[in-house]
Amino acid sequence: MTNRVRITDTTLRDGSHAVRHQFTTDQVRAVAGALDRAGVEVIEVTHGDGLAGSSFNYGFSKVRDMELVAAAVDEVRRAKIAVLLLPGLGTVADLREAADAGARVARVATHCTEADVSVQHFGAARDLGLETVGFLMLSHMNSPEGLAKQARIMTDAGCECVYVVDSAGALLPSGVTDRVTALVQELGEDAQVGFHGHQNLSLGVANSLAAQQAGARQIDGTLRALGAGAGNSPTEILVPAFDALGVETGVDSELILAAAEEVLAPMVPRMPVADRAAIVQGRYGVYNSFLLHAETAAQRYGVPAYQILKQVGELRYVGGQEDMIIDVAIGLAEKENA
Ligand SMILES: CC[C@H](O)CC(=O)C(=O)O
Ligand SMILES: [Mn+2]
Repeated sequence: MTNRVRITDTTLRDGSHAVRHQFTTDQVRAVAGALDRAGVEVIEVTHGDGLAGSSFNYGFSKVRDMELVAAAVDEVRRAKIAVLLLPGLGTVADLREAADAGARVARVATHCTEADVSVQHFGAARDLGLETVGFLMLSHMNSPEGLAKQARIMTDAGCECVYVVDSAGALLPSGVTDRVTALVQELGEDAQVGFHGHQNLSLGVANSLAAQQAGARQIDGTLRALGAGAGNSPTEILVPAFDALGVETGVDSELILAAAEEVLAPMVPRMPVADRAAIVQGRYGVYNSFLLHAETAAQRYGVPAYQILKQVGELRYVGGQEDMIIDVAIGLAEKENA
């Protein structure tokens, strides 16, 4: 087992959900600069829902993706800037524009049973000279064996590292171990395995350590856990936790603590918390990006967000089905008023 993991910080992408996609260029410069100085190797920057996520359905960004990407590229000296793409929302043309703006890593995300929709995007990313990462979202909804088959599809399409993505913060350490182990066995030397955790059950860091022990080589985090739902594994905790385990990250503990405390914290009015709605998401396996959609529907239809999310979990809705949250809220409101 190698004693090193690469940390990818996604404060400026997953964290974008928590600020309703309102990051400014100056904020992106400040965060990217601080992460780069701390030694974080990869920094992801885009709308929370990836390239071209800025839309009526997902919420409009304050600043265009490409301007934010270019600002981050300009600010960093060592780090690679990554972009996320959800096929169907972002296109190959968006990837090309991101590469022109200086992005060096393309992360392509699909639901955990739908890897085949990523094939052309991995091919295009490789043709553009980008490093490639695949995201199998809501990984708790597929078995270790099923997930490994999906990882094989991404790898054969040109993906260099496939992530087990705990989009609902629903996995326990044993579930992470089983899934990462299955992917490592399936992919061997063909691709690395990564892990992206969320904090709904307060297990983001513990799950990341379990992933590394099972053979994951890339781990995601965000400063102060800024991210969808209950937030992500905090980068400034991952670094000292891996250090305590004897695993190198190449990130300076003091500088990453300063980035979280002095740079990120003062710019964010509302940090994600594991409140009732977010914990329900973890327990019922609900996509974290649904939280703000459920809160908006809750206000509009006068029903609690956690009840909407619980039903969404029971119905097993997945990313892309945001509009159905409204149907659930209307149904609950009708029941209450009957
Ligand atoms: C919109 C993409 C999604 O939020 C990716 C991710 O971070 C996750 O599934 O947790
Ligand atoms: Mn996430």
